[in-house]
This record gives sequence, structure tokens and C-alpha cells, in this order.
Amino acid sequence: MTENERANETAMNTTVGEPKPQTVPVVAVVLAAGFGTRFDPENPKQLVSVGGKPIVCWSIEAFERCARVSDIVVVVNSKVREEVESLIDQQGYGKVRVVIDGGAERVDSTAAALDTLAQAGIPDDAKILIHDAVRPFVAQSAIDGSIDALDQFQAATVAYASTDTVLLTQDLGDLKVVKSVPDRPNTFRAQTPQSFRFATIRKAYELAAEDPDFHPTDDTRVVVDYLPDVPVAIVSGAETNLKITTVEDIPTAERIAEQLEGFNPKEAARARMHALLAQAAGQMR
Ligand SMILES: Nc1ccn([C@@H]2O[C@H](COP(=O)(O)OP(=O)(O)OP(=O)(O)O)[C@@H](O)[C@H]2O)c(=O)n1
Ligand SMILES: C[C@](O)(CO)[C@H](O)COP(=O)(O)O
Repeated sequence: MTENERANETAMNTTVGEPKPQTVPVVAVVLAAGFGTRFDPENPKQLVSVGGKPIVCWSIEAFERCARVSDIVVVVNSKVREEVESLIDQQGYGKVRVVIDGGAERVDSTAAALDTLAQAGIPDDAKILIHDAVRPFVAQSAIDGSIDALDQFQAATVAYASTDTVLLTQDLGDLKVVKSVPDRPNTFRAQTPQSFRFATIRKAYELAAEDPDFHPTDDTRVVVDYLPDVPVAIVSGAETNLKITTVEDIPTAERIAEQLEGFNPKEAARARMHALLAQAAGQMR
């Protein structure tokens, strides 16, 4: 077994055998309100098709498919709302309860979803799974593992063991120096879903809201920084749980879609052409 396999093995894996019966709501929050500034702001990445299906649909379907997920909240911005709503209607996603507006940053979009859930009177012990819409290939084992982890922990994140040595750095004016080098088996790449009991994530966000310098890129960081006594469990992720960040990620995404759904050469060629055009347009700007 490689070092990486060992590290991923020590992360929590899906319960073996029958999953426990669900006694609380399990709500997936699909964050699709980003502006894709590193992709192409004129071509919202959450709507781009991979393997012939819009990225946001892959993500919603992952939670539709998991019988233990009871409800889905989709968070959008004004640029994508109409299209996302029409996709939800066309596909007949039965667990999507509401499509809400997000905010300027990812954390503002999560905060909007938490407010909506509070207004809906969701219980404190509900399990909330917060997922990047642009991670279309999340495995059912990661979703199940997240739901199971909340039986032992108040918070959990899907993560994948780093194969690179990670350097923690320090700013020295206009350059950086290495501050420390953590042992590689203790370093993981954060993925989503990141999952929490409702009262825990709500409390963390309440505390964070009082901090004007609050700009974390994920929800785990909000708990780690503002509720430092709450351990966040690591749930096994995968290389395929890719976040589509730039147009260069599209060919990899097509390859993963191909493995999952079977090969569609027409669609793959169209997507490659699309990625090249988007890249060329980006360079011209
Ligand atoms: N205000 C925001 C910002 C991000 N997101 C979502 O959070 C995830 C984070 O992925 P990221 O690659 O950062 O997406 P963008 O913010 O769209 O990309 P960029 O940072 O390049 O603008 C995405 O699903 C995105 O839609 C969101 O819901 N609301
Ligand atoms: C939540 C996240 O996907 C974990 O990998 C990530 O932090 C969010 O996006 P960003 O690329 O850091 O903005």
C-alpha cells in the first residue's frame, strides 16, 4: 500500500453494511452562485456541459440519487438563475425545495443558505452537506461517508491525501519563505461536501459574521477558526472529485465523465473545441 493510500485509508470510510435509518433531515446545499473569474465569467462554468450534461446537473443528481438525502437547496446568482431553474424543471429533480440567491463570496452564499434553513425551522441536529456545484463527480461513498461521520462528529469534510509535500510559508514583504513542512501523511486537499450539524455551522457563521476580516474559502475553515474545540473529521475523497476551476480542467472532467458514463466522442470533441475557444477568448481580453 502506498503512503497516499494509507493516508486515505485512515480517513473515515463509508459504513460497511446497512446505513443507519435517517432520523433527522439531511439537507444538501449545492453552491452554484460563483462567477467563475478563473474560468470564463462570460461562460458560467456551472452551466458548461461535460459528458453531455451541465456541471450543475451532475452535482444535483449526486444528491438526488442518495436515498438518505431528504432535501436540496440550490444557491445561484442572477446570471445563472433562469437556466438553473429551467434545468431543475426539465430534469424534474424532486428533492430541490428552493433556489435562492447567493452572495459576493462563497461564504456569503453558504450564509444565505443557512438563513433560509433557519427561516424554514430546520432542527438544530439536521445534517447539512455543503457542496461546490463545480465538483460534479462526487462519489456516493463520499456523500454516505459525510452523513455517517456526523453520527460521531459535529463537522466533517471530504478530503484527499496530498501526494505532494505541502509547504507552509511566511510573507517577508515581497517574497515568501518556508515556515514549516508538515508530515505529508497529515496533509490533505480539502474537497466537498463539507458537512455539519445545523447548530454547529450556524454558530460558527454567527461568530464569523462579527469579524470584518472574514474571507475563508471554505466552510471547514469557518468551524476551525471560530469553533476551535470542534474536531472536523476527514472523510475519504477521491482524485475524481475534481473542482472545475479553469478551462484547463475541462478535458480532465471529460475523461472522468467518460469513465463514469461511457464515451461520447461527439460531445467530447465539442467540449474540447469549446474549451479552446474559451481559452483563446480569455487570452484576447
Ligand atoms: N459567491 C460565490 C462564490 C462561489 N460559489 C460556489 O462555490 C464553489 C467554489 O468554487 P470556485 O472554483 O471558487 O468557483 P467560483 O467562485 O465561481 O470561481 P472563481 O473563484 O474563479 O471566481 C462553486 O461551486 C461556486 O459556484 C458560490 O456559490 N457563491
Ligand atoms: C471548498 C473548496 O472546494 C475546497 O477545496 C474550495 O476551497 C473552494 O474554492 P476556491 O477555489 O478556494 O475558491
